[in-house]
Amino acid sequence: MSQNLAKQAAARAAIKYIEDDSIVGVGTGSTVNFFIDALAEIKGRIEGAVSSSEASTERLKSHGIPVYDLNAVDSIPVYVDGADESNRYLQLIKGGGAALTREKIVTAVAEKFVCIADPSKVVGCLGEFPLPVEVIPMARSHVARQLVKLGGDPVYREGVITDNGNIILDVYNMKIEKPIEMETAINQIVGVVTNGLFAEKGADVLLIGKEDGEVEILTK
Ligand SMILES: O=C[C@H](O)[C@H](O)[C@H](O)COP(=O)(O)O
Repeated sequence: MSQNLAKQAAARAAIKYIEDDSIVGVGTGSTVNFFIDALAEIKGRIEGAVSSSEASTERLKSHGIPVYDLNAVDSIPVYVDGADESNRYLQLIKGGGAALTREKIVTAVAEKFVCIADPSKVVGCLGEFPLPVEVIPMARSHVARQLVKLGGDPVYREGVITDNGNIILDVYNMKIEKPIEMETAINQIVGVVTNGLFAEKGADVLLIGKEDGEVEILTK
């Protein structure tokens, strides 16, 4: 599939940002899976990884890459992760795979966030992709009502429990013209754990892979 060639090109390009003997921050998703496979080829050069999901942890371990608890790590020079959408300012929507909270935590620790994507992820205005919000289960209806007040149409993601034991509301029909303000407003709602806007701290580098193997590099 040509989209997979594009994802793989971006994932492989991220390898040159990895520092020798470092702990690598690793995100989640189909694009990151290509990155984990590429990382396995240079695993002798790194100390190990911190992972943002059980799924990525399993894949890292299957390649023999040591996975550390975030609390046992002093620094993460580079975090590599995909996105569901990116605007030209490298502000992102993430969480299509429900891993947003741990991803945001690792992003907060990392010195540099390298985002890997195929061209379909790049948009003019965030919000075409429904915005994932991780919510404490008992607050589901309350949070949904508040999200409606912010202009969105929240939909409960049936059958999904996050790695943290919570639920996801996907918010449709939001044209997010002020991502930082929206990220902050949603985080103020009691019962919200995290929302999928990575705007206050977005990516530092965006690698857009193309199906012919070329990679466009955008920086802040
Ligand atoms: O929760 C999942 C993550 O935020 C992913 O990085 C995002 O959904 C992109 O995933 P994919 O590379 O599969 O499109």
